[in-house]
Amino acid sequence: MSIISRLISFDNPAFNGYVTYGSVLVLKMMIMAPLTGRQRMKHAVPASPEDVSMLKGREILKSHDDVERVRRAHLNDLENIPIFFLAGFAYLLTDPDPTTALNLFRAYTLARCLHTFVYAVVVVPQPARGLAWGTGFFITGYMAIKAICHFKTF
Ligand SMILES: N[C@@H](CCC(=O)N[C@@H](CS)C(=O)NCC(=O)O)C(=O)O
Repeated sequence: MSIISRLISFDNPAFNGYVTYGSVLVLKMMIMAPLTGRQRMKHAVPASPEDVSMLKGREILKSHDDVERVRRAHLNDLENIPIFFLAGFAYLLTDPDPTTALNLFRAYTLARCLHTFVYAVVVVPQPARGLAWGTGFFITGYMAIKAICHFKTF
């Protein structure tokens, strides 16, 4: 069996963790769309003019902080989670210790869920959001550096 087939295999707990926590992160990001829609309906903030007809009889607002918050949290997911997928996959190919890899995927997923929670669900004062974001940032950076040090092909 080649090293690649051993690493990209359901017998490898690190690969299983990558797929499991990656799927949790996909669902977490998907939730941002209905969360935005909920805030738009609540505060009568249509995304586009054709949506005004769904808010009949209500005072239409151009924007509201609750809508913008969820949008910023969603954008922050988009700035961070796709690069986690890239760095996480490259890291998996370095044949990491499975327990370390699993714990990094767990910590990353928890950190991104907390980031959304303290940013867009319950507004928690800083440094809550910064810490949640920083945890994810350092994990992604660590995995990318591990991959660079392992493959070193420039
Ligand atoms: N695009 C981000 C880059 C820096 C960043 O991601 N900071 C974290 C920790 S303070 C954050 O949650 N930023 C809020 C945001 O992206 O809306 C920003 O403008 O703030």
